[in-house]
Amino acid sequence: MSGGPAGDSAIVVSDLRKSYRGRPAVAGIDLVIPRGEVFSLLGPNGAGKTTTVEILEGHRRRDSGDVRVLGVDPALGRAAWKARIGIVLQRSDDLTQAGALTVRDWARAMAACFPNSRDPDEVIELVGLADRRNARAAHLSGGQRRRLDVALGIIGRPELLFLDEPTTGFDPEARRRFWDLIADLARSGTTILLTTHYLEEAEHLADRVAVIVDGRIMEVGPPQTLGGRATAAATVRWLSPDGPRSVQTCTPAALVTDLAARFGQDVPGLAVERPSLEEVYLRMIGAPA
Ligand SMILES: Nc1ncnc2c1ncn2[C@@H]1O[C@H](COP(=O)(O)OP(=O)(O)OP(=O)(O)O)[C@@H](O)[C@H]1O
Repeated sequence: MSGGPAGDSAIVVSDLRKSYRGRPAVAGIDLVIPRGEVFSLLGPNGAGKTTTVEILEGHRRRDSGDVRVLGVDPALGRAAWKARIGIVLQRSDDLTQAGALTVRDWARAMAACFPNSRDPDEVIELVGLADRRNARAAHLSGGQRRRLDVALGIIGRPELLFLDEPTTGFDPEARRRFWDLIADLARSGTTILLTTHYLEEAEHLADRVAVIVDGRIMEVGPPQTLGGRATAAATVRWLSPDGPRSVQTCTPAALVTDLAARFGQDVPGLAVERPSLEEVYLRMIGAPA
């Protein structure tokens, strides 16, 4: 999923700053996201994620810093640039809630706005709304409405897709389905900037994540290695004849080899655990353990 030469970036941000009434919300962010990458912004409420994303989408003015999205300054982006971008906003208490338009009406109307759009019925099917295609958008459940938001965001075949907390309100099956859809889009070359509070979602989907706290990036890296996860001390657990045992070690492979020799067969109840993404994330944002 990741890749692209340095000169082929979807997003380049340098020293981005934005304050509200003198209070910094974004306090100097640098970011380079290559084309084709799935990149996730993580951070507590009020960290500055939405402000950053809305500046990148061209929906909010920045105070200072350089920003290029698909090679264009979003503050100056015209219709042709906007047509290359898909947006699923965090809140959608919006247009689709008014009037009598159905799911299919919305999909068709949105498809007509783009030069190379997807087939509306195919997209409705993709997001799992086929059996609700004739329902009024205003009558959908919260999770179904979110799926419609996603459908409208991808219908124009965007090169770059912004997803701000896309799976809020999804049931587990719908979330898995959505993850498959995102993985497919990424495989076909779509760059995706995902904001989420679900760490499992970021771990499943993102090539890299950035943790933002107080408008600053604390760390950027693959979710598997963030916060030194991959090399942190591991906890090895197993069932000994005397009961459950657990040992913390920096060399778990040696301990497992030793255990295997001792048991002379499969080690019962064997598990090797490194810190989870949630654990390193909570440490990074300074949350109490
Ligand atoms: N329009 C606005 N006017 C004044 N302050 C704002 C405005 N929008 C955001 N803020 C403030 O800027 C800070 C960053 O907000 P932002 O919405 O970017 O955070 P976030 O990381 O997206 O949070 P969440 O996870 O809750 O969506 C917060 O302190 C917020 O109160």
